[in-house]
Amino acid sequence: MAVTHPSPPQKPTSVKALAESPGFSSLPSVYTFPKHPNGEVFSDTKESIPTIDFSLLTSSNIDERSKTIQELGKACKDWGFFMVINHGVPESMMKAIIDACGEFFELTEGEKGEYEGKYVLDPIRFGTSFNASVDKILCWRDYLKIFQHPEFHSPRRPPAFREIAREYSKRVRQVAKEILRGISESLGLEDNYIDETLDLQNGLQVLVANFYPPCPQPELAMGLPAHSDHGLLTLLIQNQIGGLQVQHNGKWVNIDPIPNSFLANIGDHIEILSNGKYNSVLHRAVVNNRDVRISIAMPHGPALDAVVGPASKLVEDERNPPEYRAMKYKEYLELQQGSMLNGKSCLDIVRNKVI
Ligand SMILES: O=C(O)CCC(=O)C(=O)O
Ligand SMILES: [Fe+2]
Repeated sequence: MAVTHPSPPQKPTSVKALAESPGFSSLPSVYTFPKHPNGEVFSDTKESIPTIDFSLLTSSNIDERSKTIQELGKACKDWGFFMVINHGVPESMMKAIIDACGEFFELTEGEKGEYEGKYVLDPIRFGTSFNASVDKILCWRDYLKIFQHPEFHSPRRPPAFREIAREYSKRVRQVAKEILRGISESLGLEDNYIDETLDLQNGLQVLVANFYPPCPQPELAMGLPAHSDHGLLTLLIQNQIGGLQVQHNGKWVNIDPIPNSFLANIGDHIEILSNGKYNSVLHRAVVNNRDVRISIAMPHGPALDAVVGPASKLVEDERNPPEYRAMKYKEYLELQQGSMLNGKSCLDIVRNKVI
């Protein structure tokens, strides 16, 4: 009987499959980024990102809470990134979701391929690079993106994924909601301003699992190139393998993983809402040649139908004209996720031109 062999795929379906292919030892040119991260400017001082104690943010002691809100405002202004400690999400739950995502990436290429999404708003999407259909240079990264809210979705495998993700997302959403309440207050707005104006009851929450296998030439590749996040607030955990770099005062800073904490960063929609008082921050993920790195980023955004512009209270007088025009979050998301990742360029679409 004649055996037909399927022709080999043009592009590998995942960097994991590529990295594990027999004899694989040098990086294909399509993964070579022109800018070598070590060739760029790194911060020489041992700067460390701010830490926010979540238990103080939610404290019934008014002084403690208002001091923490001030610290939060300063962290958003100076860094756009901060660590969150004492958040109450059990460490075992954080480990369980990282393990469950790791198990998902261990499924066969065929099983994962079932979730190969075409449209950026598909509720479950497995893929490689950032947007492999338009990326000219591919990122050394596989991903799984799952919408968790307002509607919960989960892949069928691994079997435990659904319950772990449901519980984890719910807990993280509560943490995000409290931080956004604090950010609202720190901007001089009502504490429920963001919640109500952007309809967070129906807010978008996505679980973005990033898988970076060991790379034979890590200095040539990039896990995720410099970008800002589209939403309001992202909360990230990782498997204790470093790789995240954040831009601070024009220089790159390596962020070391700290166990049992969230790494939080504000996204483009806080920049828009705050009329540029707080800026979303460039960050990127570099890769290494030893260990698999897994990170789970959870962006929290407005409701997809919410139209977001600067808060009216922050653009009241002519000294503070609106720097951004209002746009539906869904439209912004389609634009950002459907293009090549290019720094903060998506914000230019809504930025009012200085005349
Ligand atoms: O892997 C990381 O540390 C960064 C991930 C990230 O920036 C993202 O998913 O938006
Ligand atoms: Fe990001």
